[in-house]
Amino acid sequence: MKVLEMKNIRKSFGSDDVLKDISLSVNKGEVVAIIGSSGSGKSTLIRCAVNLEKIDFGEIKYDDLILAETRNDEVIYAKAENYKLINNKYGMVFQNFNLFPNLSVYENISLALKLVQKKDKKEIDNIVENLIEKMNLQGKEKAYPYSLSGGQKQRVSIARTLAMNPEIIFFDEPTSALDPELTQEVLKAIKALAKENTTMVIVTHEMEFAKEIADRVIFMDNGYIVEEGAPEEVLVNPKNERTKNFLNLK
Ligand SMILES: Nc1ncnc2c1ncn2[C@@H]1O[C@H](COP(=O)(O)OP(=O)(O)OP(=O)(O)O)[C@@H](O)[C@H]1O
Repeated sequence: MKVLEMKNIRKSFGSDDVLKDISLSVNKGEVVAIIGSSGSGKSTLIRCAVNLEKIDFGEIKYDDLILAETRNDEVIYAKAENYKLINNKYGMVFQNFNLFPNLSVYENISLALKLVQKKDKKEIDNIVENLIEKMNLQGKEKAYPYSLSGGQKQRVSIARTLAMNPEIIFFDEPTSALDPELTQEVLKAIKALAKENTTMVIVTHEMEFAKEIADRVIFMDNGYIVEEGAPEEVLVNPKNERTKNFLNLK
């Protein structure tokens, strides 16, 4: 079953054509890694998927719900009442954590459960407690983001995303703001999610991680998907010259 389907996506910033006819679909339980050089459009692609950027052409669908489609060259976005349903389908984890600095770890994780999902305190406590354990953050409930390491901040950010129980989670270079040892603890947390068959799309520069975790690897270059396939195909025996160059496999 397809959770996400993006078809013929085009996106420009002024005269800069950043996405040039990209199609991507993700099945339930699948882990897709997106790799490619700086500026190839990876972040823009997932920012379009989660409606942080508007597309110029194409279609974006979650299950049967249409977020955006193109009719007569005009992109039409879902109406507000449908948008709420679609918005619940996905979560996003950012490079720079995007935590609320004035809220504790507990409050960061629980805020949307309280305000958006309007769950009662007991249920929220239960969910947060489970996520704290899952992300190995025991004892940090009352801590504020400034007092946490980068790796802990990113694990809080992942917990906050998991709290909403999305069907698919997008990660935009989740470890690129972290030192190597903190990178490993975050990658370990993401690997644990993959073991539980969490559907994920991960933009990453960590090739070993991509090899280990991904069911499918997508190589993007200059606004196109140039090569796509199993990790051992794309990352070990790529067919495309541009993929080989990127991976230094000449
Ligand atoms: N909001 C914006 N306004 C103008 N140009 C933008 C905007 N966002 C991205 N771009 C441009 O789009 C291109 C693709 O950027 P994007 O961040 O998607 O690449 P990327 O593959 O994720 O790169 P990196 O690995 O460096 O994060 C770049 O040339 C960038 O300057």
